[in-house]
Amino acid sequence: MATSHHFEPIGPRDSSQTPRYAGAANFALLPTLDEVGHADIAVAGVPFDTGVSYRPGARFGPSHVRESSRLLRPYNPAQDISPFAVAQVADAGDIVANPFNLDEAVAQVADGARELLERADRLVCIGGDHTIAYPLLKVMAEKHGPVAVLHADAHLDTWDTYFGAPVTHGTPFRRASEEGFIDLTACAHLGTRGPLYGKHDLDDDEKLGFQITGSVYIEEHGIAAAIERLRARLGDRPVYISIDVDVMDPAHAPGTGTPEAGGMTSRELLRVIRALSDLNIVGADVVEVAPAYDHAQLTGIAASHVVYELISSMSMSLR
Ligand SMILES: N=C(N)NCCCC(=O)O
Ligand SMILES: [Zn+2]
Ligand SMILES: [Zn+2]
Repeated sequence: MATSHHFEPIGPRDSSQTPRYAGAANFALLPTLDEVGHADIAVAGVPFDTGVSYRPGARFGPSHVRESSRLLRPYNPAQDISPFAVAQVADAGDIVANPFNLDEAVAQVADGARELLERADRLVCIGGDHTIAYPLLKVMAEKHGPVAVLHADAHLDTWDTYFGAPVTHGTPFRRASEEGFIDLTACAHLGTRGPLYGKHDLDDDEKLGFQITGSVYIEEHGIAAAIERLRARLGDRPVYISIDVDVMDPAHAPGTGTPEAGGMTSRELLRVIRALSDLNIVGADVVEVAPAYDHAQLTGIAASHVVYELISSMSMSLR
């Protein structure tokens, strides 16, 4: 398939000419969206964490992931692709959202994403707490109709309300399901684990359109079987991938707001994303990086590699 631009993509700053630790931290040292005009894939931050139920701080996620992405190199041997050479990828900066008004923030994230999609074919958002998946799925559904969803997370995030509030980081997929943004036959959780409020959480979750491939399933059947199960569920529909970094074990991603023991390794998560490179991945987010709880950029680096692998998988169809 031909790329949408007629010129060679503008790639990242050359780190053999300018030390990679110098200058502004655009994601992977890529150019800005303003510099390239139009992008095949834009990376945008969504610094927002008014939806959290426990530790705060994911509002600092975008800048931390960008800062942790300086060491990424242009060739991805695991997929045999140079994503920034086959696709124009750019950093679109941050979508700004009101920290004191959740409803306004949700509208701002939707508006911001919609505007960016005038200038980029696909969007990868760095959160921010998981609330942002709700407006992002709204915009995906406007463009593609109800989408298939791969949701990698320790948590279901299909709960109903907290303190009576319907829009939180524990509820985006219930709201998206109720409002028809997602294809109820093609949504999947990956890596789910840990205590729930009650068994009824699981009944609700299934009715809302999700199939669970949990952390225990991965342990018992292996990652290859988990991938096959996900592929069967997602089918060949446009798929949106939402990755909460707490899907990884706290040993791999400690810098997050609601950590749960017994999670995936970063290696397993990267493998899953790679294995879906032939699907039509129309958008993605990587959320819940809370740098105040991070150490030595462990979570930031894991998240930056997840974004890089997502971009690599999206680029496969643009070669
Ligand atoms: N989306 C994330 N990370 N966490 C949801 C946790 C909801 C709860 O406090 O039960
Ligand atoms: Zn989540
Ligand atoms: Zn979570």
